[in-house]
Amino acid sequence: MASRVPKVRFNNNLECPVLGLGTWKSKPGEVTQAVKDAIDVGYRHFDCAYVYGNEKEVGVALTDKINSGAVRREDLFITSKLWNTFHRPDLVRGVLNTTLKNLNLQYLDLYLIHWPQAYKEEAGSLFPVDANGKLQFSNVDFVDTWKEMEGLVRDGLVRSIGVSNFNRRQLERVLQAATIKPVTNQIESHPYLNQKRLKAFCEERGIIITAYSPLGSPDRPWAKPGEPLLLEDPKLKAIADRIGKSVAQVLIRYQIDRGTIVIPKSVTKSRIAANFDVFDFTLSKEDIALIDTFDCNGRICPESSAFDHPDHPFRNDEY
Ligand SMILES: NC(=O)C1=CN([C@@H]2O[C@H](COP(=O)(O)OP(=O)(O)OC[C@H]3O[C@@H](n4cnc5c(N)ncnc54)[C@H](OP(=O)(O)O)[C@@H]3O)[C@@H](O)[C@H]2O)C=CC1
Ligand SMILES: O=C1CO[C@H](CO)[C@@H](O)[C@@H]1O
Repeated sequence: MASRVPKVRFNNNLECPVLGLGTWKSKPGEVTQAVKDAIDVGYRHFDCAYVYGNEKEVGVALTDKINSGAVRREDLFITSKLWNTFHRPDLVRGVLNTTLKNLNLQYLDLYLIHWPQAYKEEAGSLFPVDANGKLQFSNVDFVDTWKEMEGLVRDGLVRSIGVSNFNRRQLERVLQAATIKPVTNQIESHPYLNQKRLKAFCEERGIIITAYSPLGSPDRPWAKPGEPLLLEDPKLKAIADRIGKSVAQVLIRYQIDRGTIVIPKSVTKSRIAANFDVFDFTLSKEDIALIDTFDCNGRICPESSAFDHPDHPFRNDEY
């Protein structure tokens, strides 16, 4: 079954659909149907992670759709991410194999280092804490992790590799050491945090941005009552009304029209379809420039429990 989703070309010449389905917080009991619904309306790109705890249930949907002939494996683009407790080079391959087994795949299209900072390994927890509840860190250097990621490409286990939540300085270190360049840096991006400088830095080096939490992640577990809701922003609503689209569609199109990949999450059939229905319009240059002015350094995914880790990406550097 053909899909009308456009693709971008990575620096390794492989292609990636510009719009994918996010799966963080998608409950195991909901995500199988969500992925099937998404494939039915044309999604081919799925953003997963070991830490999301639902890769098996995503895999059930992928297997079902491949076996029924609705889609071929080679038409899908599947991303997963190496969690922070597995940065030590000798642990990378094992956890990738678990992800592949969970997703029931022979290879991933893209594997990302989820965060630059490493957490204590082999503590039996993805967020290992001491007796006082303090997150336990590891000092594995992400450059050593990157070297191991390169081996996964050479061995055909993953087609492309990239990073997530890396700042400019951290990317520079990876680029200096890399024999395989990251294809993408997956970072939080939406009108309240448009990441203009990091985006320009990455693009100058052939690294495409993937925008996470593009709708403002209203279901993030740490959301507090009274915090501004991007999806209800009156200025965005005015633009959406003027062009006859929803705010969510404007937020998704904002990313695509700036040349980024975008991965909105939903488990609701009608929203999964509506979020994909964005290929019959574009935003004008003027509207993009106007939305750019809404930036207010409004980060919503700070991973704050690791803030005192020396490799935490948002503690010292401007971008
Ligand atoms: N690399 C990283 O560190 C991170 C990666 N990510 C990735 O990015 C994805 C997207 O980000 P995420 O933080 O989940 O948040 P999003 O910005 O995608 O927002 C998801 C929320 O918006 C709701 N929603 C979806 N579509 C609509 C719509 N059309 N109208 C109204 N509400 C809507 C969803 O509800 P419902 O599901 O109930 O329909 C859900 O509550 C993640 O799922 C994950 O894959 C996210 C954070 C960090
Ligand atoms: O992808 C993500 C979603 O949630 C995780 C748990 O806090 C984050 O660390 C991560 O950025």
